[in-house]
Amino acid sequence: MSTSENLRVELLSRTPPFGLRLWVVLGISIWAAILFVLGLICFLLIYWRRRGNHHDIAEPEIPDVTKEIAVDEVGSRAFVDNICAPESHIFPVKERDPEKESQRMSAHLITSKSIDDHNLIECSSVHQYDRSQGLYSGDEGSSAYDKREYSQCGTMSMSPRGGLPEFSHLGLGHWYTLRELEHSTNGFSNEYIIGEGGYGVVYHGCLVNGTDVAIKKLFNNVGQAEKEFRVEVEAIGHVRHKNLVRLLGYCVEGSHRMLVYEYISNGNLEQWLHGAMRQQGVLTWEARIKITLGIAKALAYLHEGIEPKVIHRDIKSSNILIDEEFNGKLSDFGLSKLLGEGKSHITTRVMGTFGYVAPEYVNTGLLNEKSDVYSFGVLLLEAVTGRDPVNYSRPAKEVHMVEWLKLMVGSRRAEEVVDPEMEAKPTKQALKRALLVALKCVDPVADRRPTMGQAVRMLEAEDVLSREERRKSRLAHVDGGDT
Ligand SMILES: Nc1ncnc2c1ncn2[C@@H]1O[C@H](COP(=O)(O)OP(=O)(O)OP(=O)(O)O)[C@@H](O)[C@H]1O
Repeated sequence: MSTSENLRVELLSRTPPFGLRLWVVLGISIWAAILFVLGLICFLLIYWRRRGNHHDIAEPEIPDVTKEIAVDEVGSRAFVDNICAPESHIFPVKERDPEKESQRMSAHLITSKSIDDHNLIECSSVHQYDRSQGLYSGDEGSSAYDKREYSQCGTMSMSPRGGLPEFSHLGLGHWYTLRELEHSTNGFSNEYIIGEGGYGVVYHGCLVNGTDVAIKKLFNNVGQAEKEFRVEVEAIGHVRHKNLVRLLGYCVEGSHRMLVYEYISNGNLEQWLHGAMRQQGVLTWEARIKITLGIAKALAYLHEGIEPKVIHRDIKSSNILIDEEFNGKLSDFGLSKLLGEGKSHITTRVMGTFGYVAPEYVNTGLLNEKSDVYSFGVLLLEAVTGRDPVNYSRPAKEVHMVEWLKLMVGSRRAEEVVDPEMEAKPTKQALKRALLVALKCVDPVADRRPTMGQAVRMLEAEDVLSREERRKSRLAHVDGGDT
């Protein structure tokens, strides 16, 4: 018999245990192997995609945002010790509109505390402030807000953490119903609106158990697949730090996507430095350092304390909320990832905000934690100077705060940069330390910037220093001597 005939006979022979012919068994085996390989490839692809989406990623990214980049300008030369270099700066186009922001603030009571004792604001009185009308409770025609309901919630929020719902620990995440949140905001009535940002409208809600919450009602068109949304939100919910605004839970119903946060009752840094909260007093140096140091710690935690690390991407003063003890609390962390890049109006958000964004991000599209460090440096300078990062109403040399500051420090006029509103000026040493940290953070070369952990240590040294100085000056005062 020829070989081919042998093969034919073999293929036609029956095999145990089912008595199938060999060629049938071979066919089935080949198909099964093909299907298995395809299945494995699909599984790996899905797995990698999910892992990639899970958090804000640590590796440098190249977002598709180049079309949104506009204005460019050449930075000027200046130096402080060894931290200055000429550099070109290009900024994206997302600009803050303070007028619009203040219009959005709506009837909302805030009880200020007498905080002089803590040396945190330079003047204060106990009163209730109605943001929509710029009135205090002592003023005529206070607020249209339902005070009875608010005061119930307000009381809860004052108690240290007492009002937070026990079930809100994420891990499982607390899923609020639409009904529950509607009820807490009187049907999302305008009177409960605190403000509006790039992600959506923020409401002040009061849950049935009396807990104050801030509800971020995301714009519908950024609605994600339900499951994906839950996974992302729960990942954000796991991240906990004293200086991060706590995410209590979420609501996903139909096209609705909402995030429920702890309510932070003392405004945000932007309002204290440039907006409505200025009427309550001027933040002291100590308060400014306390707030910014807290934010530095939160960022060090996001960058160095968790895995995978989280890059905030939008550090700015309106994202720094302030509690009754003047702790700074960073909000919106993890949101840029949650809401996804590549969706048209989100792309501006991915880029951060005008004046805070690191030059290399705009130049190269690369983003890593050093971009957050840059924005933090801008924030610190904003706190020291009380100036907006970019203000076109100032003389040309002063429009961009960072460049102006480098010029001032380079020409030994550092003391003139301090917020003129602050009556009690910082000591020379405290000022020098804060400026040094800030200028290191805004170094045009990303690699030369400190990590956030290093920035914290440098600022903490400043904190210890100023406490020691205060102690010395108290002793000198008591002794009447010059220690
Ligand atoms: N947890 C919260 N407690 C109290 N107020 C909050 C809370 N979260 C946000 N707000 C306030 O709601 C308003 C809108 O905040 P949101 O973060 O949406 O916008 P933004 O910071 O102004 O802009 P962007 O979305 O570009 O960051 C701000 O006045 C902010 O201080």
